[in-house]
Amino acid sequence: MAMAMGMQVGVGLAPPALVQGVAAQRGESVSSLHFAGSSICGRLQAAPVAVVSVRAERASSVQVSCGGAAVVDGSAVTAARPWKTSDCRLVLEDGSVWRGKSFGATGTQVGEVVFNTSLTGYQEILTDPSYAGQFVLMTQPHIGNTGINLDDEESGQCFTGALIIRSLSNMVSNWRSSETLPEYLAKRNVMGISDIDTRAITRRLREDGSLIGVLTTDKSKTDDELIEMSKNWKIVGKDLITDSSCKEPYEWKDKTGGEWEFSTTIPNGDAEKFHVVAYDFGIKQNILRRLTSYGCKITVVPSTHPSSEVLKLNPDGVLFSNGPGDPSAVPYAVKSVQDLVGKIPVFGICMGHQLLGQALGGTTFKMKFGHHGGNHPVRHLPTGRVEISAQNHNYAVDPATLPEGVEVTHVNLNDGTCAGLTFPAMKAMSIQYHPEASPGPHDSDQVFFDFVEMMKKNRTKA
Ligand SMILES: NC(=O)CC[C@H](N)C(=O)O
Repeated sequence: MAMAMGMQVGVGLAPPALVQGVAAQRGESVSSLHFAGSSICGRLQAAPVAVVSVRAERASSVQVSCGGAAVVDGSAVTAARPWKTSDCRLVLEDGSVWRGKSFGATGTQVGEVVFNTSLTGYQEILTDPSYAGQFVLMTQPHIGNTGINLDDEESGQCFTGALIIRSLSNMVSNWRSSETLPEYLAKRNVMGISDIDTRAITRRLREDGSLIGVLTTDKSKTDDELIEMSKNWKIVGKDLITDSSCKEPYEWKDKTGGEWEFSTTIPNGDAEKFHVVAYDFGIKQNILRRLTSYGCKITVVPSTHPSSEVLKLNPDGVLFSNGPGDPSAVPYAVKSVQDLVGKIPVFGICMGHQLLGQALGGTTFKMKFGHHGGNHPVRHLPTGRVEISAQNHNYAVDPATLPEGVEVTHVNLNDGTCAGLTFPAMKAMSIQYHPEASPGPHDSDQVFFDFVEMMKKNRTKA
């Protein structure tokens, strides 16, 4: 349904009312009418002034938008102007220039452009610290329709460098929404560009690999200057985790909220508690919520926290979190993993998995365009079970470089890359993707249970 096109009338569930919307745009057409949970889609003839009158059984509110000039209960409200022409450029290091419309913040930003195939969850993506230094292009063409709510943030800020989309929704419709995507991005100083050919850019990224891009609303800069700027910026070799990590240790206590809990293997309230120290390399909060739901008491520590201090806490296990950028650029983090592995059960997620791979003597490499989305099939080799997983990474561990005793547990079925490891002798396990989802499917939640089982087994032995 083309919600952003033409004139739309939406009627919510409510007592009887006569709903009247007036739209005055020559050439606009009514594309859909919704009321009492059903919708009538049709095309009314364009007229200089269109008057829509709906007698709804249970309606009290109406939103009428005419190509972006919104009228609510007859009074005009501000909305994006569809007639705004392009005022923003995305310039890629391959020399291509893409013109579109800006939303959110204005200015000039540089970052690595990656495409994400998730259908929903733009807010979790924007606040995932693993995206620091990157521009996220959403392949789902229609973005912004569920607005923004404060519960779905994965960290305290937006880390994504910029958001690249095909079509920005003119209307927000979600019971939890408290503001629109453009308002939110403007406040968080994140640039967005819409109305560009995201399919063409995605094909280019798939063929040529991830590209550095510059996004600007600054008219004074020439295309050539921007191309030069993109060519001179590098993401490889940069430590991006130091700025994404917390600065001081803290305790985490929140579980997944009761109404959202989906697992059937969650222990009851009397279950044994396990103390986990979580290294924050840019941690997503849903990892902490899932571990807490599984009965863990968590101390989160900064990326530079000395491993000797972690050992003094005598935890049951250590988590190495996800995080942005190149794992080879943070040797100090690899060293912390090395110090701890073999001494206590450890679990690495995404960046944590790559750091574990390096700590065990393996190497990591940069993939052509990485994995970013909520639809990546992964096979769990010991059982043959296939999980649809949420992924977000540009680097991978080369399993051929790992020492004897390390087993590959999970494989990405799209390209055969290593998606999970275990080293039973060292009480170590890791996953290249995001078992906490947010956004994405919950198929891989089992690994949190497996980590708890590993800690339980180790406690019994001790
Ligand atoms: N999600 C993550 O932890 C990302 C890991 C790493 N920064 C990569 O891009 O591969």
